[in-house]
Amino acid sequence: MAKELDGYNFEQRHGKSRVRVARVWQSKDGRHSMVEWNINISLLSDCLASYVRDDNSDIVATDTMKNTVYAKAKECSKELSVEEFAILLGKHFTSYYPQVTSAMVKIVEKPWERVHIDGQPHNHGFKLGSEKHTTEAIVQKSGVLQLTSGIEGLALLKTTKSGFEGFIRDKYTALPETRERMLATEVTALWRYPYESILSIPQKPLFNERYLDVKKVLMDTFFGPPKEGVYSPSVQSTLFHMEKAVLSRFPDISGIQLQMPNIHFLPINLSSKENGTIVKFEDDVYLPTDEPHGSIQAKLTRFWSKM
Ligand SMILES: O=c1[nH]c(=O)c2[nH]c(=O)[nH]c2[nH]1
Repeated sequence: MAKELDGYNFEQRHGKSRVRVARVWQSKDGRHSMVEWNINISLLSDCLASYVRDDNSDIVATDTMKNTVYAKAKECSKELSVEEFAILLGKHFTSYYPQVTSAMVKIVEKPWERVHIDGQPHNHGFKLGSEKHTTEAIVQKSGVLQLTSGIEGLALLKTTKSGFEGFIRDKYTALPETRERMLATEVTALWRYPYESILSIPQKPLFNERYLDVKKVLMDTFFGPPKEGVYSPSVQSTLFHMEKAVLSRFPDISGIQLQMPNIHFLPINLSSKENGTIVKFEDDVYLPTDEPHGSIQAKLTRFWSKM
């Protein structure tokens, strides 16, 4: 939304970042559920005067945005997903303020999971898991919607059934070809839902279920069956199969993007002049590293998708 200003193009937006909120719901039978969210709000709004004429009369204060998060969390009497809350906030900002034309709301959910004690789900006890459920809703005043969800920090590793062969060899190449290596990554996934308007969101959206389904399909494809696994000829190939599995399984996902760093575990071979071989690598002792790492990413979308 660039505006011409003094012979230049000018674009602006403002919002509040890292608004943290936790919400607890208590049911009559004494069972509590809870979420913890980290929220980023960014508004496209007509407040040019604040930039050029020192006139703040059209500004929604970012402090007000923060308070709105707490007020809306309070109003949510039933447990809801990050997607639903992001859409709810986006709808609010674009419908409540004439100046606001578009709202971008990103949420990262902290992975609190109910604990089990003696095999029983605890009524009010939670522990922190690892990977995070994310979302981004972009809501326009007209009701036009762009909705993506994602996973952050899904760390996966397999100790075999991975190799890398046949790549370009030149005078700088030192990497040996192999059909036996460790494969480790930390998946960041982002997928797009096909709903193009807030009116087309299903009555009972199952975003949390879909998040778990997508995670399962990604992991099943990465690892293969429990006994024999599945051979990965490259991170690239595995990534592509993971994306394709998600799109073929879920018609309500229009595109998916994966980022999969190749986190290297280096073979350890040690020898010295006086002792000869100290440690000979036999697919057993590795040096775990986190940098440098390979970085592989790709996006797979249906032909009609706008992702
Ligand atoms: O799966 C891989 N893909 C690469 O592109 C690559 N490059 C590299 O050095 N090792 C690997 N492994």
